[in-house]
Amino acid sequence: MGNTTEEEHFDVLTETGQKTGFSKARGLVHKDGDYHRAVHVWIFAESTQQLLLQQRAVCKDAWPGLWDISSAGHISAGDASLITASVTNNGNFINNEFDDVYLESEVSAVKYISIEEYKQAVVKEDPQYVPVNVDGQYGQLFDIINKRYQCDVEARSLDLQKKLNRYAPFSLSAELTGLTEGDKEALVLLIHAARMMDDIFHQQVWCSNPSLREWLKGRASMSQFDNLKWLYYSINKSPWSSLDENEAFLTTADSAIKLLPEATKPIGGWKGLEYKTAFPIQKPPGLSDDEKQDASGFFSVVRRHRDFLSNNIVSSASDLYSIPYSQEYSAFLAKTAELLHKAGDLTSSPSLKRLLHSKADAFLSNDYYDSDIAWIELDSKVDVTIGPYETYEDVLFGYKATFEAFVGVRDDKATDQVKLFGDHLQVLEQNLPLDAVYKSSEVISAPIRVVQLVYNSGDVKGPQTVAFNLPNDERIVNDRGTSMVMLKNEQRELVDFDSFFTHTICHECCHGIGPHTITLPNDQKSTVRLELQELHSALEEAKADIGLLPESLVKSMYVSFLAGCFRSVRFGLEEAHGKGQALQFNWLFEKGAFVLHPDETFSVDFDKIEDAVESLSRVILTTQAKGDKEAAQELLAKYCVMTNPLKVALEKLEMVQVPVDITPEFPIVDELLGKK
Ligand SMILES: C[C@H](N)C(=O)N[C@@H](C)C(=O)Nc1ccc2ccccc2c1
Ligand SMILES: [Mg+2]
Repeated sequence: MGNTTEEEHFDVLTETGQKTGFSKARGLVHKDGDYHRAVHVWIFAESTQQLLLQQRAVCKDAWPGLWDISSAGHISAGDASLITASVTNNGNFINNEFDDVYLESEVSAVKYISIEEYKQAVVKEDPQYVPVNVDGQYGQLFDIINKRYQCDVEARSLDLQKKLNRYAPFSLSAELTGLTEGDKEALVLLIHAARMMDDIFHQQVWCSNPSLREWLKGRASMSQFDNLKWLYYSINKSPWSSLDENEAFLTTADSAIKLLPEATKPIGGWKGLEYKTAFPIQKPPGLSDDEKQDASGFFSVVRRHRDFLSNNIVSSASDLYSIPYSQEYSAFLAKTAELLHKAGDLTSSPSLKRLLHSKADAFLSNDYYDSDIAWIELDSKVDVTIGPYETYEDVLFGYKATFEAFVGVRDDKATDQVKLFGDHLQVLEQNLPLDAVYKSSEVISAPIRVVQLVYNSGDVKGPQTVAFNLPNDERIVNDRGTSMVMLKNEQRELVDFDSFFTHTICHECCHGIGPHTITLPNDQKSTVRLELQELHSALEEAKADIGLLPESLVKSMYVSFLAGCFRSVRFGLEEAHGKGQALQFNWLFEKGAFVLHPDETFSVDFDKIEDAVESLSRVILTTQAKGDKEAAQELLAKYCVMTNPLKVALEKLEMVQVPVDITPEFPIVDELLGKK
């Protein structure tokens, strides 16, 4: 269906559509009136029930200037109709996918039209439209599309509902009575500031996310299917389902109308066989040495000059360049900074004041150092973590931080109770199963703050965290250590909450010990993150989980640990925590420390567990200390897999329909914002 210089040949067919074995030039076939085959592609946007029509070029020999079905053309001699139609889709006639479309010179324009409106136009023989016999077989396509659409909607609605059922809504409340009036006012501003993190995060995950979000939200009340799409999108903050290895749960057709203007752009310097492939004229140059350090930092976006040049010819030495977040997200960050400054003026707590003003400045300058120190030293009733922190979303290298916010109120009593843990990190480091040469003698004790969560946003799409250890920036870890925040709303009714809480504290403490900044075999200084790249997060999470287990614990802790493995693996093997837990489970199972019984129950072999835990901890910590990416790759490739015992456990959990995660609800936010 593309342009060719030589005249095309078509297979000549019999009256009943069989190939005669002869082919003839296009002009001759039409002149002699030979039977031949053409193919029509109907592009149908399910979300709006619209068809994409093309306006035929005025120079066409048949129906010039009229509106015609999405794409149509003759089949070249020897080709099959499906190949000509470029429709794969298991041989179905309707292709719901939109790829990059290069408009051919034979098309003047395209437009979307509701399928019903199009049908009426052709029934009434509207002269603007290419005539179609709606009474014949061709007309049945309208019914087929409608039926298919209905079936598809039902099946997809059921699927989305099933996906949503894996989340249990959970209402979180916090005690605000101890707050001063100034702090209460500051809290409201902080909630507004936190909401800005959501806007930035959506854009960070995918550049078309803001339009998709607006589109889905706008349609949410139009049908139950639209509502389900919106609900599930709101959890995942993207069209990819995090509990399903990031498989897409929306098709491009679900939002094609909205995205189309951004999805097409003229490409200058485009070369290649038309309609088959496209590639830039010049081979893209790499990143210069100077730019590498900048580009591998936490707080910048890496872009190609080419994407913004219409001629596609790059004049500078490198096509790649980095832009600081302060510039990339300037509109959002300027507003957030204003809110933080106002909140900083209102609060009576000096440390919160310092944090809010320094964080506001960091949003504008892109230098987060002082604000992160202020965050570690925060000692205030209102507790806030806001800014670019975690790197889980950067699946390429694990370098880039995404924006998040946790706004809460400190639980003073619980904070006092856990202080002991953070004060003894040096002792923990000394006891790590790791060669002494790799151990640090300067681990800084880490404050732990127990906080009742009032609101979270941004990169909090799940798994919903119960605690975090920050900052991740190794400059600060070296100079000032880290701090931990434990989220603990009123959850006393939960079974064995204390064991889980203790395990969580251990987990966060472990992030503070072990290798961070390392010396490579060539004596160069580096960090575990820079060396292990996309493998770092999973290994770091596994280290944090297993790190405090070797020192003979009470038996119940090992059993809780086994149960915890199943909990996290359900987050999926694409996700750092799920991956880390699969590694631990499969290692311990291989060493006989976890046992699967014929009745499909599991138990811990207490004679084997200590050695197994110690050997895995040693392997992980040594791999980190050496910055050995190859070893990390081998370890993860072998153990981060869905083995049979894991499958058995997950299928049992599936059967009893235990939720995988929660979706937090914050009624207190509505109260604070006066929306009761
Ligand atoms: C190390 C990161 N900076 C970080 O703090 N990440 C958190 C989102 C996190 O991994 N939290 C977390 C808390 C408790 C856990 C308990 C058991 C398994 C995993 C946990 C992860
Ligand atoms: Mg962790």
